[in-house]
Amino acid sequence: MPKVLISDKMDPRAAAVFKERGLEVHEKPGLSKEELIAIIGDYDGLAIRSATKVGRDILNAATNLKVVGRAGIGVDNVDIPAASAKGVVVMNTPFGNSITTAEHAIALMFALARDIPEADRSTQAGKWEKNRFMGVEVTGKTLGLVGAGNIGSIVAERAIGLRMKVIAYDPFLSAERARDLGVEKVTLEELLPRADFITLHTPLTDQTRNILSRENLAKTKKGVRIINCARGGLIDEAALKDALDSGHVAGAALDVFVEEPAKESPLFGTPGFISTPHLGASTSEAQVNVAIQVAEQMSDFLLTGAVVNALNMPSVSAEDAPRLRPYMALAEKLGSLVGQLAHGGLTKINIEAEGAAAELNQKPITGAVLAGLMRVYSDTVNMVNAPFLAKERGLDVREVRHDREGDYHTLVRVSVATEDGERSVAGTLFGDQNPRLVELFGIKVEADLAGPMLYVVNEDAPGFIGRIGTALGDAGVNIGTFHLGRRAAGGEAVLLLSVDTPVPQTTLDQLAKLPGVKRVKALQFD
Ligand SMILES: NC(=O)c1ccc[n+]([C@@H]2O[C@H](COP(=O)([O-])OP(=O)(O)OC[C@H]3O[C@@H](n4cnc5c(N)ncnc54)[C@H](O)[C@@H]3O)[C@@H](O)[C@H]2O)c1
Ligand SMILES: O=C(O)[C@H](O)COP(=O)(O)O
Repeated sequence: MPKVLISDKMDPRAAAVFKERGLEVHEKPGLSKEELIAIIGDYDGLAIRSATKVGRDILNAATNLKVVGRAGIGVDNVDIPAASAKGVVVMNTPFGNSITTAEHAIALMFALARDIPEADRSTQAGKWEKNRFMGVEVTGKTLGLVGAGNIGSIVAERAIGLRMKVIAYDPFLSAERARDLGVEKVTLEELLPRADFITLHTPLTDQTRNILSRENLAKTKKGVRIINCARGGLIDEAALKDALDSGHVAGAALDVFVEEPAKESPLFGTPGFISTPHLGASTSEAQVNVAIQVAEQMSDFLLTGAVVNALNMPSVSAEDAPRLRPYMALAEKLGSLVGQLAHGGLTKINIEAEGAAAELNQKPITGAVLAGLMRVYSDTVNMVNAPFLAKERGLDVREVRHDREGDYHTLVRVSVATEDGERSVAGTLFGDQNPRLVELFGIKVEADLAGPMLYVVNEDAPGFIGRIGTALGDAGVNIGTFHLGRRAAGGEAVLLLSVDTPVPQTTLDQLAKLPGVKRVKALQFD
């Protein structure tokens, strides 16, 4: 039974879903890094929010880990390249808390417009300073949206409902989407001087880090009010402090900080500054949404192989997972065969799907071929890290679909460019379930690729099969199945034998010396 650790404070419905699905679940929020390293090796899944930092050190200790599930959106607390290299799927819940976070941005905009936190403090201190607080209306004002993805779009809709004019800077926002949203698409240079309020809704990347830099803050309209419910690091905090002190920026509301938890900051206590402790996603509705969703996604993956909302792997729907499973087994065997038979120096690989196979999502099939191929070099390779490793090694991977059926109703063909020219193997599924090799380097054979096997290429000649049988018999190796194919009578022939025990090296050397033998190779399949 797969085991899951919940290492951050999460709605109890996450644990309930894991249990209902038959998984063993342990809830241990607030572990130190050392404590997490000590126990992570026991778990197949790790469910987190933003507090747990899943870095290389945690991943190195996570010897059984298959999936990290983020109950929320931002995954900057997970080292995704390191997870991919270890073959760990990273998934998030990209929509579960979007409305809640958009509402928090709107709440902070109103809090800034009417100075509500300071007015509250003053009133509760018994001061009744009615003349001190003079706010501004949002109606008719321009809201500058930086980032118009899921949350930015919801903020835009709400702001338009408040009769604001919304301008948006997002390099990936199409003109059509901008029109549908009712926003004006602008450049950052245009947005900065025009906006009365600026709200940030981008991830933190090399391009967005310090997007409100000292220089850009200076370009904003005097009296601008700024909201950040996205990620710390989008604003230069020291420059913001100076801009608030000088009065150029009238107000700023931060939910997120460069350093979190933000226990101290030069911004604290600055007039016009308000803050919340990363509460963007903190409503009961959003937390129930993301908890249930992450637990369902992780359970589906661990129990059925279905992949949804993964950041480092193609999606496989729960409906497709059972259909794809036998194809992945076939693809892995074909990849392994090619990997074991290649003389090294692979530069190109073509993965073709024909007939029924062409109707399926090809990415998982490609991942499985590459995993089989690369496992020959490293036994830590799986479907998740294989495409990354292939890219790292400069392997040119191509996928081709043929809707037409050939001799088989479904076929997967793997072709590689080797030092000896292009070589291809192909396989089908018997009864839609059982993987079978049907073609080996242009020669028709029919074989089950399983356990220890022996591969021999020779000149087709009488008496050869007898000599092979005798050599194996002398070595005490029992033959299970025997598959033979040839290009033409007297031409090149291929022998593929399944054997009960691996063939000893001395016997392989002896076979290689038999007249007419061109190549002998021991193979091993799972
Ligand atoms: N405060 C919180 O508790 C909280 C809660 C949820 C999400 N978030 C954060 O909010 C942010 C937005 O989340 P989302 O779900 O809308 O993400 P999203 O991926 O749907 O949208 C992000 C948008 O940013 C745009 N973008 C990327 N690079 C840009 C650039 N250089 N300039 C301008 N725009 C750029 C993208 O095109 C995209 O449209 C994320 O950082 C997420 O982690 C914070
Ligand atoms: O990216 C997110 O989903 C938010 O930052 C929420 O983070 P949290 O789960 O720690 O509240």
